[in-house]
Amino acid sequence: MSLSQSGHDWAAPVARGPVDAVVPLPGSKSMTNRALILAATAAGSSRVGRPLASRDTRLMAHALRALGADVSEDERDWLVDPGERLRGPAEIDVGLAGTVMRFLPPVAALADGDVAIDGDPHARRRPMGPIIGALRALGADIDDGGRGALPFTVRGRGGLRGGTVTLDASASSQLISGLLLSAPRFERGVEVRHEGPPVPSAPHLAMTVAMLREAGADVDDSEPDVWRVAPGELKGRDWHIEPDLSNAAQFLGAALVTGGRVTVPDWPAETTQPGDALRGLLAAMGAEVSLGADGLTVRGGSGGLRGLTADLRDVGELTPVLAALAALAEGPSRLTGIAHLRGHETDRLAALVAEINGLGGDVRELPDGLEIDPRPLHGGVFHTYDDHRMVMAGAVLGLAVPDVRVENVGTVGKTLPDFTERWGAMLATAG
Ligand SMILES: O=C(O)C1=C[C@@H](OP(=O)(O)O)[C@@H](O)[C@H](O)C1
Ligand SMILES: C=C(OP(=O)(O)O)C(=O)O
Repeated sequence: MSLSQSGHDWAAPVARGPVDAVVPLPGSKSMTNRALILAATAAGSSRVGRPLASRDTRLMAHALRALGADVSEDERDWLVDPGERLRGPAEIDVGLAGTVMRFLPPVAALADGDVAIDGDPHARRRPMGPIIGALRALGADIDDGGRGALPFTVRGRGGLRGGTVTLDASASSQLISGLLLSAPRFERGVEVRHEGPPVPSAPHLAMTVAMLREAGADVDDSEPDVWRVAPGELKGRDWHIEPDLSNAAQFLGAALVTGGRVTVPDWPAETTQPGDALRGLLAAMGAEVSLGADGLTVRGGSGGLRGLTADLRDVGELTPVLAALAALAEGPSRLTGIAHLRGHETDRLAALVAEINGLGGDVRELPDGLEIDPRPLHGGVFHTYDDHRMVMAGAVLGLAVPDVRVENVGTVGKTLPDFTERWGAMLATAG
């Protein structure tokens, strides 16, 4: 089955007035793919409740099936039976999914047989060297042709020794999460030590630790930049997947751009998702934000749309949409702490500079971020570089700028397959 993406250009609709919408969102990509890994390596079967069904999560389900797990879908939930043992040989397609390319290789090392792993063309350029090196240090046999990148073959031997390993995870928190998620199955568990510039995406590491603990793992994260996971059996369990709060960014942002109101129901009161930071970030951009029984409601403030100065290291995946909002704001913005975005689906700093400036904007690349001065924008093609969040950024610009054409809109299916329908439904409330 091919889960590759292709798509057509999409005329991003201009908002005819203030939106006034309730926008329910599907499950979190990050939680779904963690739950799938933990379920496939557990001792019993699990139910993943209200998962995200998108390219990234289906790629994970396919990969785990290829290693011998049974992943089936009922109407609302996914059911995972780990099967007798993890087995190769297998060929795994990671697409462009960071969570699959970093979380799956440690599972492959537990399988008995060769597991060949590859992905989309750009996946071969995403940082993988530190996790390949770490897995080798923990006892894995990996043939990567000396590239330190995809494609490579994990020559699984049915188990992994584990132990202590030091790596530089400043390029991606997923390099650590991947090692931790499978570590209960390593003979000696793992002690992962980070050395280097700060690890980005701290909430995603907290999510990894929290979900491991929920599955019954013994995890010690009390020392900065050190994570210890003891060997032990994981429980099969029912996972409840929260709505994807990062995917709320563009919908909530539309309330700000149009001076309207958007509510995302089922917003968790407490969460490890980085998208929760939208509450503070959108408030800093002028929104009125309230969290209540109905969900999270964002209203475009009477003060308009303000520029944003923020360190986004912890919440880097919010950058494309925040940059689009910043390009429409009344004052300048400075977004920092996000050098690692150069290793995301595309070099997001370069892509945002090229595409917003292509519409007449003034965005400048910093060593670790972006400076954005609002300018009057005009229509044109907004290229998306196989990056779902570039589609979302283009849609936000299109709310206020006529004739923005978002190229290859289908690439948004990485995390939100029915994005254009949801966007249209929200805009239908704008009169
Ligand atoms: O672990 C995860 O689920 C993720 C971690 C982050 O990766 P980086 O640390 O590479 O930014 C984030 O950007 C990505 O969308 C999802
Ligand atoms: C960086 C992202 O994805 P990935 O999981 O592929 O790293 C993202 O969703 O913004």
